[in-house]
Amino acid sequence: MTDVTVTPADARAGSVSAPVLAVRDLSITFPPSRRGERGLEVLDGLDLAMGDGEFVAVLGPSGCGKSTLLRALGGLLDPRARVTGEIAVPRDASGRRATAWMPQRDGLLPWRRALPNAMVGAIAAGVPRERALPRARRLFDEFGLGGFERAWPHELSGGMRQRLALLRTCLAERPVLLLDEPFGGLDPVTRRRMNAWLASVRLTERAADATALDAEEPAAAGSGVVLVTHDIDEAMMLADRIVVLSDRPGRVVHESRARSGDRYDRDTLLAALDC
Ligand SMILES: Nc1ncnc2c1ncn2[C@@H]1O[C@H](COP(=O)(O)OP(=O)(O)OP(=O)(O)O)[C@@H](O)[C@H]1O
Repeated sequence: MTDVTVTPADARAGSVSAPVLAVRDLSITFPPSRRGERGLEVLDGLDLAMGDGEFVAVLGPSGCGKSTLLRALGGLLDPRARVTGEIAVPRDASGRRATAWMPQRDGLLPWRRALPNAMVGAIAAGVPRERALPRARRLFDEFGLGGFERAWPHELSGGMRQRLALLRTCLAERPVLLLDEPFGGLDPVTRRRMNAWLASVRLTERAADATALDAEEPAAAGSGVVLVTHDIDEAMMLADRIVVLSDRPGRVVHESRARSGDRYDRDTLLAALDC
């Protein structure tokens, strides 16, 4: 696999002229678990690109390889996987991937209160405490968690826990956020509320903030969000662009872009999901 930093000259994939992140002809196969079995081909020749400031949703049926794609973007793929094709993600001045990954399960530490739990994201990413702490306090208010800084995780509702997990991801100050079904474990009503909230906090701007904050180590150009989901309404509510994957092995079967004032055509997306 070639893993390179994107430059505008690399722009090729899809309809994005100067992608911040690009995947080209990506195929991923997991090795057989027993002798005599064939390996599991999960992605097959997938192309994907994300423009600067874009929120891209990757929609597809269960098991088509969405999480595998996100892990590959974040450099978190099972090392036994056989990977061909190219993944180009932005990197900071020290060569680290400029991505932060939020898994479906919140992963909050039960023995830490909410604020120290959130700070784990910053500490793990090497963000200085004196910079992360004031930002954390500000984001607690913006994320509707003001006043809960000293709460234990078990004292928070499911929606609050997910917002805290997202806040922790934002504190890592990586300009590309990779979100894996962030509200997948919530009941439908709370999930819808969380989506409305997420649409209102303009997450792509939060990600861009991270680039600005990182100005001493000028990173990677560009920012954005990649969300994987199998919820068509979530994708339509949040994304600037929706990429639909086929059943496994996943490949792109459809792409729709929301232009200002326009809405997505739900029937077209449903038809693509049925392919
Ligand atoms: N480390 C691994 N080793 C072997 N197989 C794996 C590994 N990780 C994932 N798989 C398999 O790859 C396939 C795709 O998994 P993945 O989690 O990427 O799908 P998904 O589209 O995110 O599914 P869902 O929407 O249900 O979360 C599944 O069949 C899964 O069992």
